[in-house]
Amino acid sequence: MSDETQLQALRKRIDTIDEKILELISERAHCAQTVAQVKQKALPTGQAPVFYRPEREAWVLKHIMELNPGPLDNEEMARLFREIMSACLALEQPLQVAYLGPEGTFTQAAALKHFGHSVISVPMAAIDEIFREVAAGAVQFGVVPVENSTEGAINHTLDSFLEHDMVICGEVELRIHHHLLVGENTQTGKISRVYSHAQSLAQCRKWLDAHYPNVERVAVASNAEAAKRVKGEWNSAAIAGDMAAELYGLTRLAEKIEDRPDNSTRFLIIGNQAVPPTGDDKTSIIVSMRNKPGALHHLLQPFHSNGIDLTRIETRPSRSGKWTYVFFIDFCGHQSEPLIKDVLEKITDESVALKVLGSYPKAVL
Ligand SMILES: C=C(O[C@@H]1C=C(C(=O)O)C=C[C@H]1O)C(=O)O
Repeated sequence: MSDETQLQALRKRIDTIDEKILELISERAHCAQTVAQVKQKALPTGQAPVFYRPEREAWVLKHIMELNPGPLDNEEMARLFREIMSACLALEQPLQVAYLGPEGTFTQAAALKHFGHSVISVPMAAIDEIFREVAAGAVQFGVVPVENSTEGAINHTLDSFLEHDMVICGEVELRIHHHLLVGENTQTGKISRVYSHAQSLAQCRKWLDAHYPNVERVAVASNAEAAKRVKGEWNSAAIAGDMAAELYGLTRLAEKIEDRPDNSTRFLIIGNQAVPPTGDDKTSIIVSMRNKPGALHHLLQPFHSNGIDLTRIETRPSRSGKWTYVFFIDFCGHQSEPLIKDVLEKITDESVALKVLGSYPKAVL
């Protein structure tokens, strides 16, 4: 058989497979529509059903990864199913998700990674606004950055949790790659200013010291904003990611300039809906302690004695008194599990106040 005939035969096979995939995706979408009707029917009139089920979505993705026979790797396969589910859910209810804008930020990329591209993503100018939009019910969910592997906690987000009653419904992790971007009018030999978000400038500090030691570093509200500014200037560059580069049509003068190659940011999904357990969950709490010797030890002891895995602990000033602190703690387990309930009760006895921010499935992708 000639190469050309073999190619033709293979393409014919692919066409037949695509037709089958099309039929199956349509059948799946019909099922999702029926699920929506069942959810609606099960409730008394006037009560809004819960269409988005993060615990079920996490299960579907994990199941697919377990069954995946290759040659596509698990992440790639899960990403495809992520998009299929996103489109099916949009048939039930188009979700509105607020993120830290403008368009092209890493927070938008995180929102799309978590919910898929069929959601309506709504840019907000500040982290606090995301909390307010979700609290007001203007959008169903919000996506906020919470910690970066190079630079640590995002304090604005932690402080917003102190001020708003919000439920954490999920987490998503994103590998952060930064590029040095220039516009078509930039004279690359004469760059005297580089714009970016303060976090991104910090994540590329060593690279800037080595390559652009005398260039002014200007912190702006987001790296998408940085990209936007560069478009109209001839002597400046921006540090931003792929989405911003594409959105504003900028050229990459240098790629992946972050100081640490594993630079990642963790984002939280905030909403008003408690999430049932999946068996592989995390819980986030805020605790404020009496200022007495051994307070932190007493707080951590119940986790240790019950073998519970702490994944993060962060301290912030409580704002209700000078030199009093609150602890943000993330740990493995769901608040509905007896062991976790027990630990939370013990901590309540030791603390001034304890607030459970939510239990949610561990990030799958
Ligand atoms: C179909 C459902 O609704 C939504 C869509 C899902 C899907 O397409 O698999 C999964 C969970 C929900 O977010 C469901 O609850 O099962």
